[in-house]
Amino acid sequence: MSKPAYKRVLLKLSGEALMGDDPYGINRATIERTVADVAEVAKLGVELAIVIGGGNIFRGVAPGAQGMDRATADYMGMLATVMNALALADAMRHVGVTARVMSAIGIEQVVEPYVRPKALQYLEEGKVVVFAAGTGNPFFTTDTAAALRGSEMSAEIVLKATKVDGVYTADPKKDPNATLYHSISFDEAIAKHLQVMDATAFALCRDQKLPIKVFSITKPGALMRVIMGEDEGTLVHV
Ligand SMILES: Nc1ncnc2c1ncn2[C@@H]1O[C@H](COP(=O)(O)OP(=O)(O)O)[C@@H](O)[C@H]1O
Ligand SMILES: O=c1ccn([C@@H]2O[C@H](COP(=O)(O)OP(=O)(O)O)[C@@H](O)[C@H]2O)c(=O)[nH]1
Repeated sequence: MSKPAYKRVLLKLSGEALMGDDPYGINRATIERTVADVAEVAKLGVELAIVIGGGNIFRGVAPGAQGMDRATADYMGMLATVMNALALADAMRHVGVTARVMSAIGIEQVVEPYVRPKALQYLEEGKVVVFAAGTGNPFFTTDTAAALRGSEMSAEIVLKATKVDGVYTADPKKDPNATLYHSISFDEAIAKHLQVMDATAFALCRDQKLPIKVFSITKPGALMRVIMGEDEGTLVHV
């Protein structure tokens, strides 16, 4: 059997990966499907760090957050990622994968704080580390947290699992004529203002020479194909 293309990866899962077709929240069948894919990769021996988003929960409270101070709303968003992280780690436990949740904001009674050497130790022990609360700062995104933690963990690549199957010339949800890139440089993605990831995340990965692979979270087998180094999604490179 062929070997995985990577030893250590940072997987960015959007909150969407837990939501399914529901308007918001966590959908049982969807989280189980996502976790089954993740477990398959972990069982191959690939060291797996995960940054989880919070959009699925935040969407549910967003109407109430209207007119709210931006930083306060962002802290709510970060807390949403903590809930997702707990759900994700628990679902992994059900399929025999040991996961540890680490939070970027102090919430010790619930999850342990992010401590870089400890996270590295967990990875070396074969545990999946789920990074919660993004970067711990308002005005950032979980994509930027993925770039940051990916750099800190010396991951070989950031895998962005999202709603679309790669980076397009324009937002494929708005422009039916948009075409898919097989690969694209960071400079081009930033210059063309491609919105699939925010510019802060792109710039950090570019500076750290940390490539990103953008692929679909809903396409069956896509994560495994990416892990095996097969042709899937879009590579964003230096
Ligand atoms: N050039 C582009 N290529 C691909 N997707 C794009 C592009 N521009 C905008 N998008 C949109 O970006 C979305 C992914 O970004 P985002 O909403 O931040 O995802 P996530 O919630 O997975 O972090 C896609 O659903 C897509 O509609
Ligand atoms: O470092 C961070 C990461 C996230 N957030 C907040 O948390 C929300 C949820 O994260 P994101 O939108 O990136 O989740 P996703 O779209 O991937 O589900 C964001 O809207 C922000 O309000 C933040 O303030 N700082």
